[in-house]
Amino acid sequence: ATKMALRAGLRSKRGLTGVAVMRMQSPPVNSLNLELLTDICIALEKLEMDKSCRGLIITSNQPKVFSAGLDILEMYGKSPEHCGEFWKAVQEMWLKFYGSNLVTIAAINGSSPAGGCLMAMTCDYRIMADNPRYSIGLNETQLGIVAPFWFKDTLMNTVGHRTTEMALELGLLYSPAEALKIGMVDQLVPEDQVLTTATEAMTKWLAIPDHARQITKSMIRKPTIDKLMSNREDDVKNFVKFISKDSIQKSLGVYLEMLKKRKA
Ligand SMILES: CCCCC/C=C\C/C=C\CC/C=C/CC(=O)SCCNC(=O)CCNC(=O)[C@H](O)C(C)(C)COP(=O)(O)OP(=O)(O)OC[C@H]1O[C@@H](n2cnc3c(N)ncnc32)[C@H](O)[C@@H]1OP(=O)(O)O
Repeated sequence: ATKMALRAGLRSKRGLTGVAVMRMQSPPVNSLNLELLTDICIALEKLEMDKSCRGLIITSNQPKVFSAGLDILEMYGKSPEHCGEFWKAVQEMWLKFYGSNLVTIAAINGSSPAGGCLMAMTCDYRIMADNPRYSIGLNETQLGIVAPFWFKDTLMNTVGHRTTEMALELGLLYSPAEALKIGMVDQLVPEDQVLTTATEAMTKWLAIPDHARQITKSMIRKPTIDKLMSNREDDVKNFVKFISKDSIQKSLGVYLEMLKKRKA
């Protein structure tokens, strides 16, 4: 096994031959801030260029949480310039993962709301801990915000049209059992077996010749990727305009307060 140290917030190491394990470790809840997103993108870019690497398992080093989604503090009370930079990094993460040539498996060992769910859905296969206390889904509307079209497309490509309508409009967070039922995740296992099961699943995916799998993946995902690629700048503008509205800032503030009160 080769070890690969990455910058703060992220550790990645090789276990299975040709397979990297990326462990998000940005306490307390792996919320996706600019720094973590950048680290993840750089790490994935390096792995993508490394000819000896064929697969990536992404998981969390934080207890109980895979990722709390986008860091709300990157969108609350920040300048339009900062929000724009942040959104570009979110786009970049999605484009890199959804279009990755590697076999990507999400080992979801905790809750994974919103952007955390999005990140998991960009992977080829999802294994989640069967703990009923965990939840996963795109809950944006519950925060008073709107998931952009490429979040919606990723969900629709994963669970279908009708389930997406319900999931997105109601901002539903699903238990692992519910997520399995609608196809948001592919497999549930006891918490201590998430990573070993991901490794076993990887072996199966790696049995397929890379070129055939990669061309097939690209054929399926390219139209969705092209849609964002040809609208990237407008998407950033829309985001900045939307998130800068007083009413949206107010909703985010209320939500942050709720998170803090819930803790107390
Ligand atoms: C027509 C026009 C359309 C235009 C559309 C254009 C653009 C689209 C616009 C906007 C889209 C923006 C998309 C956003 C997607 C997102 O990802 S938003 C983030 C959503 N995330 C959540 O709702 C998760 C919130 N967190 C939790 O539910 C829980 O924290 C948890 C993950 C289940 C873990 O629970 P646990 O009990 O272990 O931890 P705590 O709740 O105590 O949290 C610890 C600590 O961390 C803070 N925190 C939690 N989550 C976040 C977060 N996402 N960002 C920032 N901070 C977070 C929490 O407040 C605690 O802080 P402390 O009290 O200071 O310790």
